[in-house]
Amino acid sequence: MYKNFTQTKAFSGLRRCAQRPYDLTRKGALFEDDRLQKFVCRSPLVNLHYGTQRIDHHVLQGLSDMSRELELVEQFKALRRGAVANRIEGVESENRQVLHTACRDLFSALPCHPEATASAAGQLDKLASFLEKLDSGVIVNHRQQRFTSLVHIGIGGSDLGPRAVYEGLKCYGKEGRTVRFIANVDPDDAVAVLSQVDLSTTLVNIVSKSGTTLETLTNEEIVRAALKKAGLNPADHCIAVTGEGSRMDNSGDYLETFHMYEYIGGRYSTCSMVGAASLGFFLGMEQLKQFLEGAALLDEMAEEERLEQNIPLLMALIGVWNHNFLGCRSLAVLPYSQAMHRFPAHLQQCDMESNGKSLQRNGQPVASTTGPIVWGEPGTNGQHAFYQLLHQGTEIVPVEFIGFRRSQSGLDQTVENTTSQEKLLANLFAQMVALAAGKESDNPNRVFPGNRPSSLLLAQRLTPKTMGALLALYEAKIIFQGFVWNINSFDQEGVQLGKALATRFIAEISKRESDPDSLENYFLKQL
Ligand SMILES: O=P(O)(O)OC[C@H]1O[C@](O)(CO)[C@@H](O)[C@@H]1O
Repeated sequence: MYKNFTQTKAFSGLRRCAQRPYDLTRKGALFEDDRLQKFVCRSPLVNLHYGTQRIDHHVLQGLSDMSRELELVEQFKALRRGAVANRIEGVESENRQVLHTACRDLFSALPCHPEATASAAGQLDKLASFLEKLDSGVIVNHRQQRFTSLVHIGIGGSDLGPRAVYEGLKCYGKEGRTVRFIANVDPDDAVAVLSQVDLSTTLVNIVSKSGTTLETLTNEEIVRAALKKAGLNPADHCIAVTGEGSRMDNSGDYLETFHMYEYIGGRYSTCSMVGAASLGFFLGMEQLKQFLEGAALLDEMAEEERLEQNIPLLMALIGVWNHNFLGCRSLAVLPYSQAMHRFPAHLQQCDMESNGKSLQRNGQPVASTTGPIVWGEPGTNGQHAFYQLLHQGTEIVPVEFIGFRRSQSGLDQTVENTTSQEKLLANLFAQMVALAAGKESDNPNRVFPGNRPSSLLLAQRLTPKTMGALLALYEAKIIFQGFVWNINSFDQEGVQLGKALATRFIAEISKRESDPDSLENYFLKQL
């Protein structure tokens, strides 16, 4: 079936290039041949600037040849059209289609997978009519008051993407509406959120694809108990998003139930009802659709054959170049936007749960290292924290910067002739140049070695549409990298062992007195 990248003809040429990668520290290297202007991939919503990567035209050609040999774009097209991409040959595996893209394929006359898109559209219609009933006061609390807040309960893919998008778009919410999130089984998480809301005007959205996740079910019970204690009927406040037929799919327990489908993986589910229900409550249907449209535009771009016109493919292959050819094991995603502060956390799951794999799709061990360690924090905060290591540490960490020309609110102040947004962008560009070019010094402690690669995703402003585009862009990037390594990016067997052991431990300790010291002794005996 499919090869991995080490089996391509392009591989050896790229290996040769990697012995002498483009030297960004050479005098004039950053400006040579207008590379900062030329190494840009433009799209209506976001541009990718990659002139500060250690690549030249030979490397780009090699990556493009590799992409063609591996049929990366064809594989992506097949996935959108219903290929059973979630499988591993010769071993028991999930054997599922991967159709999260169908949830936003709503804007073309010919969706790639009409049936899955029709199901997604059906759920969106159901959501629209539910939201309309909230807006018009058909659904109200027992005192005829409108619901103004929502508590979203879920974990992993049922939390991280929706939360990152909510935080990113917080300034676009409908007046008076808020969303809060409970994920952790740490009781303090629920306590903190419950202390901030008036339960009588709060909807609770319980989100679990499987309907069996320990943290979510526990938090649901805690919130139901709090509702009852406040004299409220949980069935009048709780809604659910779950897989059709799951253990949570009991309409009697909820005011409304929305479905997501087996062919949508948790970490790719933000555009399904998993994200749409809470985001729709907050943003309203119109802005929710703009978010979906942004994502759809990037899905379309990911089908572009020409590497230099396909941002997710370019980012995927530059990532492989840094990781597998230049030996960089980690990747920092650094948004210069406070609103994007949870986006790196979402990407940690999306990337590491997808590509932290050791088996190829043919059942053989992988031929190279696979997914990098992904982490990040917003700039400029990070500059005053971990950038020391980025500039002078022994580990070379490629960076994906994300920036916006304008602030979200448009409210800004000029202090000493520059606005805060200008200061923010100046810092971003300064970091790119400093990482790439470095600096010589007579004082060895002040030497910046440079040649630390970075790219920049630059957009006009963080809007619902741009947010959708960035989300889909990274999803496609991660999927392309999985194809390059020939791994299954859509299962997560690696989380099962810990879950099974925790379930066993919980069953054991449920028989004992709940005294923290006896718990500790119990665990120590298990080790
Ligand atoms: O939506 P669910 O079924 O509650 O699962 C939550 C998360 O748990 C995981 O299965 C990992 O434990 C993720 O893949 C998933 O996003």
